[in-house]
Amino acid sequence: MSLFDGALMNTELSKRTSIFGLRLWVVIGILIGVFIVFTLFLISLCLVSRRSRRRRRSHKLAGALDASKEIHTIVHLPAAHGVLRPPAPAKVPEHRVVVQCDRVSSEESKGSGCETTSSFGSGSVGGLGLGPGSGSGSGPEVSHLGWGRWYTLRELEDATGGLCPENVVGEGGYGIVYHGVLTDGTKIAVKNLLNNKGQAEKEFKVEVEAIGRVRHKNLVRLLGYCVEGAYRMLVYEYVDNGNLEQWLHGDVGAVSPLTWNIRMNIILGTARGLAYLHEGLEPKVVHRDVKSSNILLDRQWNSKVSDFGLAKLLCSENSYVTTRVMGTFGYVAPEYACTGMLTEKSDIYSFGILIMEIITGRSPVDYSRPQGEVNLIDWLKTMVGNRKAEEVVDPKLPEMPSSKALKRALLIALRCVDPDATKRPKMGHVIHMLEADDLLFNNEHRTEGESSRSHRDYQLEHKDSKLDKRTDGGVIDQSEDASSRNHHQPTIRR
Ligand SMILES: Nc1ncnc2c1ncn2[C@@H]1O[C@H](COP(=O)(O)OP(=O)(O)OP(=O)(O)O)[C@@H](O)[C@H]1O
Repeated sequence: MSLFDGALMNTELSKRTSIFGLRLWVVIGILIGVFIVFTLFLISLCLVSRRSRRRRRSHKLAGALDASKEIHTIVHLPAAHGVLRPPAPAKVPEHRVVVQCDRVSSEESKGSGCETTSSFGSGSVGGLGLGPGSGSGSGPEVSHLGWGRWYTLRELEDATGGLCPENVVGEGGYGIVYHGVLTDGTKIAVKNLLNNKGQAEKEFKVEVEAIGRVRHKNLVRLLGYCVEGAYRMLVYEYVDNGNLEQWLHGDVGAVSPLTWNIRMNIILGTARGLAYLHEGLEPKVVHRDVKSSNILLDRQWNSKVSDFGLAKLLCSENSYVTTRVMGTFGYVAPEYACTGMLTEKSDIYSFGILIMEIITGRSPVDYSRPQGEVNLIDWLKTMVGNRKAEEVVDPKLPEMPSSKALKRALLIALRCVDPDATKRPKMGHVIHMLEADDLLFNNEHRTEGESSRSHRDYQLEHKDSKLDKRTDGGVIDQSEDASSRNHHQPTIRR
């Protein structure tokens, strides 16, 4: 380019344009700048979409967990005896409570240290006969935990039809539960944990440690687990008649199949399972999430407490301050919710709420009810205080219980939810009181032909309830059986 051309270009570039009177070179500069920014934007857009595509692919490989979000509870049960099937779960909103607590306790380390001192120790799961080395297939073969069975992913996929949606039994806070059948015909429930959340993996370890060694007829038995790649699964015995929440709040028609007798048996079985956790193990186990959906039922209506995902081993005699309060809204004991202070008395509180739920057929918190009835415990205390105890009974109950049996059950429930945790009875004591009630009920049942009595007859007959109001809103039964006062710690039955 000649000197002349250069000077010409300079003059041309310096000319003002019609765009805000900017010089031509400024406009060209701006255009180049915009072009560069636009190109960079396109490149970053490409990178982001490629990464998300890759992530989606890895999610699929990790167990079709995305799809699981859309799967709500589906009850898939083999037809047994061609009779009752557990109803689909009611649409009662339930909220897991996870509250951060300021207090980080030095006892936490004490608690975890205890876990190794369990008297159930490092032996294999009794009766299973499956210790280290029992795994099969190409996966890891030895359970480092020294108990139970390490299942391969292949085995569990074969058992559950490749974790297919048709085999989904339900979905909880930590994962999806599938029904499966092992090659030897054993029915299992496989809980596929949502391991993409750090929380679930942690719960998995806690659960494996805590339940693996525990066996009781009223506790759902953990048969083993699977840790392979991204998978974390727990394998349980399959309990084939749904959960209590479904039977209490699901669509069962006008009359519930849960008679008073069955309900009391469910309460007693649950109490026995919890008593074993609290008083039959060293270190003791606090369940931390006692609620109706965690009470599974078999075809004979025997109850089995499930979901020890929140369980934590405790040192005997020690309370425990956790950094997180976990449980389900409506069931959590006030002291635990407020301070994170965890003892077995928190389970007793939740158990008291559960008894109320079983008697009334109402959820612990139900916003669809009129004001004053939303909170089950408050409503029940008011009703009992107003001598209307008989009106709290589940209207779907096929027959009314005797006045004494009802009052006894209510009394136990109210004692369990005493605001003062130290005043709540131990689970062994609860069993003692319930067993006395059991006798009472059976005797009355024989003599009075109770099942034929209607709600109305009952109400007329028992207007003068002897339940008296206590200052804290609880009640005391003046006709309390002396046997429950002279309480001896019962032997825990296994
Ligand atoms: N061993 C089992 N046998 C049969 N069904 C089971 C078994 N374990 C769990 N279920 C069912 O699977 C569903 C999900 O259970 P899960 O324990 O994961 O959650 P949840 O108790 O409903 O809720 P959360 O996670 O808040 O405790 C429930 O309907 C429960 O009845």
